[in-house]
Amino acid sequence: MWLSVVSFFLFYFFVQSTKVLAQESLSEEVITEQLSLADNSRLSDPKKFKETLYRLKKHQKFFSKSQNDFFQYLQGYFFAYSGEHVQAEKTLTSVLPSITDTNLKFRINYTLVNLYAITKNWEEGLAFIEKNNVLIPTIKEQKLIVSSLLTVVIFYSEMKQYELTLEYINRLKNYDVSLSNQCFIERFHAEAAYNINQLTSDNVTTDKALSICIKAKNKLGANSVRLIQAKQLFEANKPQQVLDLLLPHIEEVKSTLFPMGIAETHNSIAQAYLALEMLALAKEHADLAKSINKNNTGIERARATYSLLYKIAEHENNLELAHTYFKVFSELDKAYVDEIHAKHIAVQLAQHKSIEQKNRIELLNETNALLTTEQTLAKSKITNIQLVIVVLVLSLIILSLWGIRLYKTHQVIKVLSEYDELTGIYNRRHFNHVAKIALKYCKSAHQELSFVLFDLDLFKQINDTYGHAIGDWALQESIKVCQAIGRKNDIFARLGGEEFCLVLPSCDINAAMARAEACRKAIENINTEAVGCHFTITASFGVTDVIRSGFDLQALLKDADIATYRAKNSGRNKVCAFEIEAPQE
Ligand SMILES: Nc1nc2c(ncn2[C@@H]2O[C@H](COP(=O)(O)OP(=O)(O)OP(=O)(O)O)[C@@H](O)[C@H]2O)c(=O)[nH]1
Repeated sequence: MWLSVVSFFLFYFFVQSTKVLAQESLSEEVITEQLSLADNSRLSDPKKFKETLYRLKKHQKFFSKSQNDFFQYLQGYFFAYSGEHVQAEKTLTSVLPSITDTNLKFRINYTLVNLYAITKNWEEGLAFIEKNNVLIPTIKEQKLIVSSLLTVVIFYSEMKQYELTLEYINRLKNYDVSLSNQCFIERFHAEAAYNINQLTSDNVTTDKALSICIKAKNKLGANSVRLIQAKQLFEANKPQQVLDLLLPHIEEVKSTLFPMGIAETHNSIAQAYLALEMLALAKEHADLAKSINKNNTGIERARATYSLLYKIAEHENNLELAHTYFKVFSELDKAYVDEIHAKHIAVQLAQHKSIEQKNRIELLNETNALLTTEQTLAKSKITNIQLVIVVLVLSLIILSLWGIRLYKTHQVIKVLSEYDELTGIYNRRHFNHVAKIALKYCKSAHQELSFVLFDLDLFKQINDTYGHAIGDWALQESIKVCQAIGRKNDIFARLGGEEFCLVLPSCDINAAMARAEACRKAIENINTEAVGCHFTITASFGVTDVIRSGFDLQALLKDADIATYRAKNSGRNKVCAFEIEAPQE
């Protein structure tokens, strides 16, 4: 949920303890003492931490190897804290290979996990989590283990891997943690449980988290928990209660100076006012969120703000403004979906790597066994050539089997990175690739090509009323019925959320309109009784072709999107063609 929380966590780490030396000395003991004081002042007094580092640097040539390693760690940490991410990564990774002190290695690893969460380098972060998992049994200091596990909790929460977040929260239960850390743990627990639908409506989990955070005087943590409670209240259709929950704390939230938390609070308040049709107040809070979002509060938050802004403008009948906001929203929505895919693919790749490593170890074990057999044969002077041939053939078979296994694993990864997991059609990334190939081919072969873009109508209501599982079923069913009336060589992709695109090579606008109309009817006729519900699924379609929009992928998508928006605006469940505006006389 909050990229922000990572930076806050980092900040929190920097806010505890100590005094810095008044005098400078070159003796080994004093250097060790200064290093340890710098380490302690990291959290309580960043300014002194910086000064001590600066002073120590002047004496670097007198450092022993282990003192120098520790100094490098502190410097890397300082770069990370100051936002110099590239320098931080360079410093920390360059010192790692030569370190023999396991505790220090462990600390550097989880500092890197933290850094990779901030820089969204998911693959590297996962690799370092794995490294620390291997080291944990050798670490005696519980404090270090707690810090590492907390970092992983935040990392997985950022990746939206909520089951893994909960797994690490459970591991933390074996350790003594401070009240402030308890607030972190309970807040992430509530968030993960909410996201995998494990929060009960009796508020036990969120109330517990809230009271711990209040006790720990952690305003940021308390506000995060209230935002989760607000989401639950929205789901129960209680916007007035959302206002009652959030408005009394708005000044407290602002006093945290934490842009992400403030923007998200304004979003929730604006959403509540919108639901109560109090448009002026909704607009005031959405505009506040919009201005705070300029501080780079993340795609997810900005996307929510623009979704609110276009809906407010729509309610105010200001269609031109609604359209402008909708365009920004749809761009952010696409970026958001891409971000989710990137996280998803990083997890898949990490799993793939661990399978591959396991395969390699198995092969080595098998090859070792064969070599031992060969040696035994030589020692006992059994020179039976047939046996050697058998051994060689066996090696070949094992190598081939391993090759096949590796090939299959690669195939699985290929499918995962090209297809949308839920609907089985192309994902946006792969769509861009194949659509460009189709456009190139049709252009050189002077063939027509049409784009049909469609977006399920009021899909949020379906989710809100019948739950996410039925929402997923509706998405899958809609794709199934459209595929049933399609041709084999049409390109069909999920562009994000409930937005889909059909690319129809060799199809003119009339054929594409007919195809869109057939899909529209097929979706409308889906029988929802099959899943024990009673509602109608509809979608709005926008169609364009290369004659109207040219052979440029972005232009085709943009024009089809404009036509879809027109279909939405003219009452939904419609098919509209993109119309080129007549030149002004
Ligand atoms: N169940 C489910 N919901 C999804 C998925 N992807 C996106 N959504 C939801 O789709 C909804 C889209 O809602 P909105 O963008 O408000 O659009 P809408 O409700 O369809 O309204 P209109 O566009 O005006 O027809 C959001 O609530 C998303 O959470 C998914 O994979 N599964």
